[in-house]
Amino acid sequence: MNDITFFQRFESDIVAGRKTITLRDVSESHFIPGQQLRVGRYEDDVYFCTIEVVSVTPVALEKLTDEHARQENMTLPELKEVIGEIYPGLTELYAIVFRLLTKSDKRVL
Ligand SMILES: CC(=O)Nc1ccn([C@H]2C[C@H](O)[C@@H](CO)O2)c(=O)n1
Repeated sequence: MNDITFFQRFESDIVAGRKTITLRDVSESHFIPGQQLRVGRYEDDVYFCTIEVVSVTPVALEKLTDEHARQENMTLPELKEVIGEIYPGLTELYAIVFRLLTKSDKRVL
């Protein structure tokens, strides 16, 4: 059973450590710093890594910065486009900062 999913197209960035945040809606704002989460692919729920939650912080869409985009391994316009596709019309988000603990069965930290 996985605790959080990501679209498959983000898997390689996550396991390479290039993507270290995710922006989610209120339904996924309940994670707690220090919590370890099994991560699966949204499309098939196949587990691919475990992450540790570093922080969960509310952020308005209009307050997103180049730093958020860098942590997503995107440009700010790309990030806003992705968010608009996933969460149309949503303006209140939660930035979940995480670090990679293991990928599949291999410990990385
Ligand atoms: C079900 C669901 O919402 N899944 C999501 C939501 C977001 N992401 C990624 C896409 C972007 O990189 C950030 C910002 O939303 O988080 C995702 O992979 N899967």
